[in-house]
Amino acid sequence: MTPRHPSDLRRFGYLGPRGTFTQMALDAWDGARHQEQVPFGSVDAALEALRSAEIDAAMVPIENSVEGGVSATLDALATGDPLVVIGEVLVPVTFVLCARAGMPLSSVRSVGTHSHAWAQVRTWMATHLPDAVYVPTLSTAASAAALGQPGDVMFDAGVCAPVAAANEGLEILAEDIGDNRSAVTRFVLVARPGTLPEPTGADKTTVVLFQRDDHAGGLLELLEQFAVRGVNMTRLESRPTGEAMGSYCFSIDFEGHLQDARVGETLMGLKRVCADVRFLGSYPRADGVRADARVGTADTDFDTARSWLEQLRS
Ligand SMILES: O=C(O)C(=O)Cc1ccccc1
Repeated sequence: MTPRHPSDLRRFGYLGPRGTFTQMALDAWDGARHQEQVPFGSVDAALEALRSAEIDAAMVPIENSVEGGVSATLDALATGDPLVVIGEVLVPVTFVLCARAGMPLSSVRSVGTHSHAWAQVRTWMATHLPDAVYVPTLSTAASAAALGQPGDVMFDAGVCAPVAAANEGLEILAEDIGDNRSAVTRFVLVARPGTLPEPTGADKTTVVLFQRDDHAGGLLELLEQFAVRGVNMTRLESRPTGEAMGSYCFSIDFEGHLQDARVGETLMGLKRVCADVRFLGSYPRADGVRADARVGTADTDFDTARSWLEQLRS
């Protein structure tokens, strides 16, 4: 049975292993407390398990305040069987450099971590380990887990959350090595369609837009749909569709809920001018910021205009 309400969710998947920033996001999600938590090796694996109903929801990283969008998540949500975002969590990220006991900083020749973490410690690395080779891992905690197991590892040190290093009993070679102390990562809780959180007045909606054809002003035509209805966008990214060189879709977050009149009107406008509009959910904003409806764009303004038109037609 497909869960209908966010509180019906029982099995929560996440980008693991334990100790990832994604697990911290799941721990911060009230509805996941005391429920089953299942780690997956990659975002794709977690979302596939969700599609095949092995789990009820999956927490995955989507965006970082320093490094931008997480392509693996954006692409997995833009294609394949539909999924919807039902919530978001913001997690401040702090990185440590850790290694097995007895490895001094001066002997570190290679460092394993998630690509988003590597991008956020670049300046520290350039200063303290300028010759270190980067080895990508599927998550930050995966680098700590590899170092925590006996046997050969592809790298001398890992970059992860302090808790991941502690879980594996690793030594900390350097603390707080992020280039930007106020870096925040945004995670989304994803479910199968059929689960739609109630509007709260402080909501966001996510869509992916596929253009009908490539023409001058094509992107402007999409953006106008938001502008004329007073809908504020909070993220806009172009992603290659993979079909041909230069073929892009647009992944967009904007303020408001599917049930808000101005959001409904915007979606109808987009449906008219796009080849395809993929609705990826409406959900409460993690920061609780309420959207200010510009003059003429409140639900009542749309209702009044519709009744006026109906009256003219009758
Ligand atoms: O690898 C992790 O711990 C994750 O949860 C993904 C990630 C990586 C780097 C910054 C934020 C999230």
